[in-house]
Amino acid sequence: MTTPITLCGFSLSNYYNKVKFVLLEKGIPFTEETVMTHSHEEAVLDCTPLGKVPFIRTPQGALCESQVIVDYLEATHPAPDYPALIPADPYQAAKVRELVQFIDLHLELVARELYPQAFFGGQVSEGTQKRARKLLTANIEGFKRLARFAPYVAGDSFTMADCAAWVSLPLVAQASKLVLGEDLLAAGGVDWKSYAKFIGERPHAQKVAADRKVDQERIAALRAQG
Ligand SMILES: N[C@@H](CCC(=O)N[C@@H](CS)C(=O)NCC(=O)O)C(=O)O
Repeated sequence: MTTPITLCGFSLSNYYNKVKFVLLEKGIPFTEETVMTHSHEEAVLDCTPLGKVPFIRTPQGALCESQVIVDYLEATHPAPDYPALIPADPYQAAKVRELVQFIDLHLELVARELYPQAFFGGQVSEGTQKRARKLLTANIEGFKRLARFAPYVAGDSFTMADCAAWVSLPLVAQASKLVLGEDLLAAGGVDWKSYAKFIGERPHAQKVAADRKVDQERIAALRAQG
């Protein structure tokens, strides 16, 4: 099934890039529409009630939440016509989704508490830092029990879990390093740099990274203008 998909958000967002990476890897045609967060426009809130990105527009309506979108794309664009980003076996498929949920919920969402200070020039309280350090340290240990890195995060095949891991693990590492003074992923024994480099060699990862760089430079130029 070929559906015209519009991906809405912006390319500095890791969750936007997770969905974009999936679209590119599956070879699904799509267009991009820049939508910023914290919108109060009714038309945006109708698509993404919390104003978060990404969301997509489909012929049937909008969808938000990156993993819901990824699962929709997988269901509407199945193998053999499109590359499968999840095993056919239900248990193995659930194991891949388990890993995605772990990355999104137990690593990225916890590290996100540190982003205001790590990336946006703000401050986070000592209490928040302490809580993030404690949770991340424990959750990274848990992640290591699930992740395979053999060589892909879920095992010997490229899956949607790589799309989640590749966009978010570097942020977890950078935010902890910048705010807590220690890259907790590396300290926990996760060689995320080698993994990010390996996945980053894929042409579609390079496209995602190049588009992100353009946006980063555009925003830096705007800031420099004051
Ligand atoms: N669970 C959501 C998270 C999306 C998310 O947090 N997006 C960020 C940008 S990377 C955002 O919109 N932040 C603005 C906000 O939280 O209000 C998903 O998987 O799509």
